[in-house]
Amino acid sequence: MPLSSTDKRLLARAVELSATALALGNRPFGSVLGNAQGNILAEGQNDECTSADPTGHAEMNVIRRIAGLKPAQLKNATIYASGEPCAMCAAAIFWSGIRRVVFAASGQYFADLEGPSATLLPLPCAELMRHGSHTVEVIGPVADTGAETILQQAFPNQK
Ligand SMILES: Nc1nc2[nH]cnc2c(=O)[nH]1
Repeated sequence: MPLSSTDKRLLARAVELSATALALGNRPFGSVLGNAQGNILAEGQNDECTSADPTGHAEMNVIRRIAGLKPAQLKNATIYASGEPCAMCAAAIFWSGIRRVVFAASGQYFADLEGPSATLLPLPCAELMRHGSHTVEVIGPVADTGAETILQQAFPNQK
């Protein structure tokens, strides 16, 4: 299914947050949880470096902020991510009850940018979700969001 204008706007916000994360000295990832009406329910950005919490990925930080939302709200929500959710974040998305993921840059793209020093657990988000007992729709990589440009700024010597 093609992306709606709401999808494009909320994905753009996730990419904007990835730039903020980078500017604050963190890894360049941002994420937004939105409902079908296009309202933002939660936002998060990577804070791995400044918090010294290795689980401080953008999507994890969004999920940490969903307390209080009802299961039906989560079921009908979409999580937008500037980069493909890693295996940790994909599992957290699955367990949260969120049923739709839209991401910009692929995990392969930023693994290639980081080069041999990258810490990798290369399990594509869609593949992980295929093992679940309920369906989570995964859409991405989405082109032309600007996410790759921000990732390149974090690894300027690699490409
Ligand atoms: N999608 C995503 N991938 C990451 N890899 C390292 N940190 C992150 C993050 O915050 N989000």
